[in-house]
Amino acid sequence: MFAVVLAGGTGKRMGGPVPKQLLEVRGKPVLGHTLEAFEAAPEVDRILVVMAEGYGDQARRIANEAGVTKLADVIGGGASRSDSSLAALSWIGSHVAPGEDCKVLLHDAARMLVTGEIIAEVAGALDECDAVTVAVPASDTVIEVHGDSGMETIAAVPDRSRLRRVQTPQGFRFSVIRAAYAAAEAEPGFTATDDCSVVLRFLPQVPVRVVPGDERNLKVTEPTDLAVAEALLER
Ligand SMILES: Nc1ccn([C@@H]2O[C@H](COP(=O)(O)OP(=O)(O)OP(=O)(O)O)[C@@H](O)[C@H]2O)c(=O)n1
Ligand SMILES: C[C@](O)(CO)[C@H](O)COP(=O)(O)O
Repeated sequence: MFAVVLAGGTGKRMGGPVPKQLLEVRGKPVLGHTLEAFEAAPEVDRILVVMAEGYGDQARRIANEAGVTKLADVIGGGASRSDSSLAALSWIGSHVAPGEDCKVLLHDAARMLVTGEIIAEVAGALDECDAVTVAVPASDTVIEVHGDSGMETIAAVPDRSRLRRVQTPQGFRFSVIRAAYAAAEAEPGFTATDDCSVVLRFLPQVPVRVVPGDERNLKVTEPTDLAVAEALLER
């Protein structure tokens, strides 16, 4: 099983001079925390890091300092998260034997508090299905809006009991996620904010399993999230 750690973003919402995956939380970079989780997971054989352009050497150094022994490679990311996923899938495709399949986990480097239990849950589900996501129940009421920013009005209030907030890792049989992305490439303009959406859209016959996530598995996105991650680590 490959674990792909997506660290190709530049952290616009976080701000600051370096990508957020390089910021330190309790003395260790966000990326280092994330890599440690996958290094410790017995289900994961190899780890592929997709890093923001120009920071590859730093990613290797962080992996080294985190004691990562499973590092397969550090490759450059793309313009969007999906482009970075695609780069990882191309790399894996050129490193597995023709006709061979494997399992792939795609994970946000920014979810630095991912637990061994979550990784095991996703890996276990992949024994029974070809695509799986982690999600937690929505605790707020979620609305869909229409209209322009500042003049928005509510278009719909979906039934909250059926709403979930998606986390990563998302797990796939490699042949399935590769086929989904190949189809997506043929449709210019298609965008997705996660990888399961690509399967849902282009391989609708493939059920995407949902397994429980954890509120602690937050995505470090805004400066406040760093403080929350720090507080959670202190516990
Ligand atoms: N081109 C991109 C964009 C994002 N990511 C990764 O996908 C994860 C989730 O993305 P996000 O939280 O949006 O990170 P950024 O793109 O860095 O943040 P922002 O959207 O605020 O610029 C992050 O670990 C990020 O590094 C990536 O690999 N390649
Ligand atoms: C994949 C994801 O973490 C699921 O919640 C999320 O969609 C990533 O979004 P981002 O805008 O790339 O942070």
